[in-house]
Amino acid sequence: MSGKLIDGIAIGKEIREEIKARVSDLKAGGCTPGLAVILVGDNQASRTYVTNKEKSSKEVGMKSELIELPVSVSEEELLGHVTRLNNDQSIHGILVQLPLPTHINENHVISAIDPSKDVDGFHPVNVGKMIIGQKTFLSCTPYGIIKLLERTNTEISGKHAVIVGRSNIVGKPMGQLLLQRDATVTYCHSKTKDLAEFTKQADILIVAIGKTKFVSEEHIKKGAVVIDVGMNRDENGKLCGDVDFDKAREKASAITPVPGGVGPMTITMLLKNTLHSAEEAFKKETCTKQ
Ligand SMILES: Nc1nc2c(c(=O)[nH]1)N[C@@H](CN(C=O)c1ccc(C(=O)N[C@@H](CCC(=O)O)C(=O)O)cc1)CN2
Ligand SMILES: [Mg+2]
Repeated sequence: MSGKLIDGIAIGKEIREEIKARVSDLKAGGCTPGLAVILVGDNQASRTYVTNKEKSSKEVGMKSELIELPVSVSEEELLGHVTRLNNDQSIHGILVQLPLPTHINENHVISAIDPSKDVDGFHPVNVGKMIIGQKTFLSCTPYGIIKLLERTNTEISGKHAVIVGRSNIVGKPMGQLLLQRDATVTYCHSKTKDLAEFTKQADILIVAIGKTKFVSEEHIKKGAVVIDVGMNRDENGKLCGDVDFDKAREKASAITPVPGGVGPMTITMLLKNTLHSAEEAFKKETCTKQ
């Protein structure tokens, strides 16, 4: 058996077309959704993601503002930019690309973003709302994974979902979103003993641990849906996930590739959150004429 490929590029494209149509409607009403992205320092991977975010937001018709700050920027100066963007009515989404240099406290910066513009869904207020099931911005990677599952008609209710990884931006929110959809959720992490004992029970296995080929066929139940969030470089510098794709595919009923699985959905859901924020501003008549 060879599991079906879950194509994040194709599914992301479908959703982006829907977003583009809704942006066009908003613009016809005089409101242009605006996304501001703050990039600190010269981390090459971060720069690539930020460039893709800018390009993708423009492709769906949004306004995009990139604020590039040197690695030496002080926390105070960075917070000043956040405050300015909080007060700018032409900006509906603000994101600060992570990771930040170590002299800056990420929690201070995330908490300074107006929760109504926090299109990453990282602000503690939005995380809290997400956990109690209130409408809010959902963290883009887990939200994208939910969309991948929905659009491939993967049943979630009553299924056992096992998450490998407990980061604040992927693992933790992922489990909550699956729980809300009535999955039975198990969290595993780097200190879990006998990992395979847990992962072999998974109907849906989500791996976000940041280690190349950490999960292979012995961890997977036949017929499981496998979602690989990892983005690592192998010994030849080739991008690869946390799952040994070829071996895992033999056991899985469906699996995401790396690249081309979860990654493209992260940016798609950022656009969806920004659109939603602009639609809310339009309803409140606070979206300025462009
Ligand atoms: N403020 C944020 N910072 C970070 C986030 C985030 O959601 N918000 N997530 C990651 C990085 N990230 C977006 O920022 C991101 C990572 C990967 C991709 C992606 O499309 N990956 C492609 C492969 C790209 C390549 O070839 O290098 C794929 O998987 O197909 C998009 C976004 C950490 N920081
Ligand atoms: Mg991917």
